[in-house]
Amino acid sequence: MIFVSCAIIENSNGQVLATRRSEAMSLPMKWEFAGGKVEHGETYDETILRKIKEELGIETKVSKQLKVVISHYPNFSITLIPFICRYVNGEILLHEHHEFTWLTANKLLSLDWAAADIPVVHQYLSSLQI
Ligand SMILES: Nc1nc2c([nH]c(=O)n2[C@@H]2O[C@H](COP(=O)(O)OP(=O)(O)OP(=O)(O)O)[C@@H](O)[C@H]2O)c(=O)[nH]1
Repeated sequence: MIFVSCAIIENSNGQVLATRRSEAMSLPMKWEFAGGKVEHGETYDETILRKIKEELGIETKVSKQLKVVISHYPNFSITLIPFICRYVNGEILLHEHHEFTWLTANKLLSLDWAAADIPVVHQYLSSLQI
């Protein structure tokens, strides 16, 4: 089981950031939320802020943690710890991903997500309908 923090980053135009894994990464070309594996001695929110800086080079603030999602891929299992984050500043420079897009919540389900992210997208969409 790997523990992975991921971020649903919202901007001030009501859009959310999705990043696409590269061909060289595991789950090639799948869309995901920025993030990565939790390192020893790190809290989940420390992981997410570190990974956003490393992968995208932008500054964000954590607004809220969503429920963890456990998923099983053919060769590994993952506990995904999703956070809603607010974009603060900086220009996105991709260090690992193939591409990124900002899209409104109603378009999120049109992307070809990593399987573990689909319940996260549904959870996020439900959280908006309060
Ligand atoms: N970052 C991220 N990883 C995800 C998501 N959904 C999902 O299934 N994963 C999987 O979780 C794993 C996280 O690995 P990663 O490669 O992003 O993490 P990392 O940068 O810390 O690892 P590394 O330093 O070994 O490269 C990958 O196998 C990835 O496919 C997601 O939304 N965000």
